[in-house]
Amino acid sequence: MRTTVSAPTPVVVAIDGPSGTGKSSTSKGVAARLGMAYLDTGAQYRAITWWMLTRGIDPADTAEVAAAAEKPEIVSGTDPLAPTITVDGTDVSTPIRGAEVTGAVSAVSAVPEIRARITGLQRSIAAEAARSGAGIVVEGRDIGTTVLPDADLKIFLTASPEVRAARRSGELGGPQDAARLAATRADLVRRDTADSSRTASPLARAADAVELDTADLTLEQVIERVGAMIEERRSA
Ligand SMILES: Nc1ncnc2c1ncn2[C@@H]1O[C@H](COP(=O)(O)OP(=O)(O)OP(=O)(O)O)[C@@H](O)[C@H]1O
Ligand SMILES: Nc1ccn([C@H]2C[C@H](O)[C@@H](COP(=O)(O)O)O2)c(=O)n1
Repeated sequence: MRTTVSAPTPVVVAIDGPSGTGKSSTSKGVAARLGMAYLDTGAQYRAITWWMLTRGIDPADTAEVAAAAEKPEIVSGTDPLAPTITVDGTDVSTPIRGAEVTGAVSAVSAVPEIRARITGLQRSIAAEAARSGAGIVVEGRDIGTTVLPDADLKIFLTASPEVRAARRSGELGGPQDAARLAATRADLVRRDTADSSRTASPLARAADAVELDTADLTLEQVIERVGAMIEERRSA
């Protein structure tokens, strides 16, 4: 007797939320567990910001940033166990996490021409993952509202600035004194305010997104809850 194992129904998942809510950790964990692709859209915006900075382009010069929007070649690897990001063939996974890029990325990502270019990349990657595999988990700020409005499942992660700052501060390492925590919190709030108040595709919760406060949940609990929601969509 032959038994055929059918491929899982491809599911496209959008996970949005402010900085430090656990989008990347949750998305990678769920995608790896369910055999899905993973896309870190923040890394794409960080990568194009890195390119601008290394070319001496002022992130505040929106005209020059816009004029260069199509220039860098940005390639994302979607393996949740080993995601990659290259700019013109160079692995930039480390420099894009630095303070200079973190301080400039909100300004660059507010430029409409930058968003149009990166959104096109994101949609192509998601479409390919839906066509050829089990689907994809795409995490960012505007995935459920703008990039993939027809996603099969939309989730918006939240947590208080205090919780998010403690997590980010813990991630950055070093002494966890009150001053450092306050500085980390201030930087998160600065970036979230910029990301949610910009005109072009701001950070926002889609009306049909499931909101999940992660403050009192472990990462494993969040992964389990999100995974269960995806399994429901697969069997629907
Ligand atoms: N539910 C949780 N409980 C405790 N720690 C968590 C939880 N979720 C994530 N973390 C930790 O918080 C830190 C930030 O998580 P992560 O990078 O996934 O957040 P993010 O929303 O993607 O942030 P950003 O948008 O700035 O990239 C990491 O050290 C991660 O391990
Ligand atoms: N879909 C997205 C993802 C990210 N951004 C911008 C805004 C963020 O502050 C920045 C870095 O993202 P992170 O690495 O912290 O997830 O990139 C955006 O505008 N849209």
